[in-house]
Amino acid sequence: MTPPDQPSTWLDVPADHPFGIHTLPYGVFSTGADPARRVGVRIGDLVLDAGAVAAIGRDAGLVGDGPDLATAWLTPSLNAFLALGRPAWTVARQWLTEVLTDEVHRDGVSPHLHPLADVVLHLPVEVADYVDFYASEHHASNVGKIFRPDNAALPPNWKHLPIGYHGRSGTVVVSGTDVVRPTGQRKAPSDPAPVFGPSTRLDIEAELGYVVGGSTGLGSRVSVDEAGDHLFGVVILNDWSARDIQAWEYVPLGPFLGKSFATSVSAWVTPLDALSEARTALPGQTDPQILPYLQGDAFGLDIHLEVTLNGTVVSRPEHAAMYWSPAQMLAHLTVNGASIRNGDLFASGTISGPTRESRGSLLELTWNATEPLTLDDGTTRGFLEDGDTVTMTAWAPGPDGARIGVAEVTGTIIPAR
Ligand SMILES: O=C(O)/C=C/C(=O)CC(=O)CC(=O)O
Ligand SMILES: [Ca+2]
Ligand SMILES: [Mg+2]
Repeated sequence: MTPPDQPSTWLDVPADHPFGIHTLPYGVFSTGADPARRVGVRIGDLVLDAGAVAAIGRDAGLVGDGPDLATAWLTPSLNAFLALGRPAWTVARQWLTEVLTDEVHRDGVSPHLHPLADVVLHLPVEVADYVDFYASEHHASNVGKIFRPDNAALPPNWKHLPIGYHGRSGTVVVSGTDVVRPTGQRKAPSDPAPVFGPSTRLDIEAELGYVVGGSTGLGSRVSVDEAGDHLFGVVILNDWSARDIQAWEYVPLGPFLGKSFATSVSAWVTPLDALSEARTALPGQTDPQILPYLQGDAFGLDIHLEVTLNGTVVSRPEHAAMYWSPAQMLAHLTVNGASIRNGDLFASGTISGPTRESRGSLLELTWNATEPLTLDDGTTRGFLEDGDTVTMTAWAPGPDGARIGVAEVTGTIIPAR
């Protein structure tokens, strides 16, 4: 057998494939022959029916004291697996690595591999609670300058706590889902009264979403150092935003209908265990000093995103530049004793860097449509038009120069109803 730190799969997967043996993301799929939704693991351009393989050992009585992965995986979402918690996630990843690297498993596993092109991918998680943070200093400063030009770019609390708002979990959709242009109220400062109609300032926000498991009870907290026990993995998240609806409705309670109509996520969740090489220091939280409950092993993640609009690359945001880390966000989310549920999802907030090329929203890239973008087909954009397709991809450094993929999230705008 290959040494566990240098596994190589018996499958024919190129070494530079972003979904090679070091990634092993989890999703939910079905096939024409078997429409039951169940958990799959991506390897290269194949999908492993993980529960079907785990059931072979379970039904032969070979599971012993280990977690019953087959039962958790033969369900229509990742939630049952998320409920098993960190020790089971570790066992599962070791088991998957074993069955995909040791030749002895080839005959048993091969019948349960499906070409990616032949499966239907579904929302991987039944999203419990959804929170969106605001953790990029560059994004928060840019939006502050655009929306609140008479105030300081950052609000006074920004460097003391990771600001967030509760979003709408029921409208989180899987990559590939069309997005209907939202309708609502808007009122520009010069308008005498609000008007009603389809949004004319439809935007994107390039974010990472963090998927949570290992539920806790009311009154308990998750510290920064304990956060890794609950952070299962990451997706790319597009927080579609109607800037005109948002600008009129958000004072004083924050984003509401301008962001609740659709939030798109990757079909595959890349486990945190695949991102150990991507752990990095935070860019700096010394001025001001942060309170003790936000201190600890608050690792950043070096993940590189790319945003395309109708095939033209419009931005390359860098997650390593985020001021607040996911562990700090989870600590803050629970510091008041709020419980967490299996399937909770929280997002980084828009990932923007210091340069124009690394801004994660059109609002910033076009400075509220005053500096339109020119696409490769010669057309220009301030905000999104009907028929536009936005695709976000991401990767992180892995062992031995491998790339760890975070699966794409894509969506196309269709006209308002
Ligand atoms: O600054 C504001 O008023 C609004 C900010 C946002 O729209 C961003 C939001 O959803 C949080 C984020 O993505 O960073
Ligand atoms: Ca957002
Ligand atoms: Mg949203």
